Amino acid sequence: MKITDLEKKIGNFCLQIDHLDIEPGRIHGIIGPNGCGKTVLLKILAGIYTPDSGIIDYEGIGFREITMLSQRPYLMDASVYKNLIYPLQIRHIHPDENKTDELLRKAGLLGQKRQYARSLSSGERQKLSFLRAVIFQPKLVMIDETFSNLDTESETLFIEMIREIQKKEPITWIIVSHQLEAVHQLCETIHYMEKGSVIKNETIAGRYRGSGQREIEKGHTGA
Ligand SMILES: Nc1ncnc2c1ncn2[C@@H]1O[C@H](COP(=O)(O)OP(=O)(O)OP(=O)(O)O)[C@@H](O)[C@H]1O
Repeated sequence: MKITDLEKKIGNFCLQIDHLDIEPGRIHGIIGPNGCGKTVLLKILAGIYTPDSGIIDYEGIGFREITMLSQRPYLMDASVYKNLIYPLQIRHIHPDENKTDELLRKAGLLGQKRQYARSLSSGERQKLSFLRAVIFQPKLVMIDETFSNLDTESETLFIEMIREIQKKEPITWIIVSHQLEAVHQLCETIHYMEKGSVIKNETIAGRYRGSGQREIEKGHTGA
């Protein structure tokens, strides 16, 4: 995905990204201080906000193949299971209950399968929203601070699940997080933002493909 000359003004805030390359099939992290525009950028990429100007080339990814997890996940007033299979239902895909049970078991939610989603804790809600996001095999998943309420064990579990997905059939991930350790553990490219712009990109070359060597590209963004 290629972003060129993107601009969005909201009140006194201005997002201005001259150039950002989101290489497909990789795990990207976005790091930056509070209020620097990380969520605004994700919302633009998800089609929730319309930019004032700029070009976003999704390189073949359709809007129905994009999913965004927000800090406070929206869940339907229905059971955990119904929430989980909803993305499949709207795409007319019949859920394989063995597979869905396996996902719930991995996330420690199998015991709550028939409970109302509203009865879940905030961390459990985040886990359910993650499972629901990956169940329909999207091409782009954007995660906005979804790891913030997870305990260490759950965070590790999600890192492992993301790695497993990448090993089988790599998709593109954009992960916004203040959990710097998790971002550094997981991401292949890290984009640093400040005051509405991307100021630096850091790539760990071949992280899941061999060398693990770190390269820093400065000035690549034109910032
Ligand atoms: N709907 C809105 N109305 C007014 N201002 C907004 C709106 N959405 C975002 N902003 C402003 O845009 C700026 C960037 O917000 P954004 O949520 O993208 O920051 P962030 O980098 O995600 O921060 P954090 O790390 O705190 O989540 C902030 O100053 C925020 O107040």
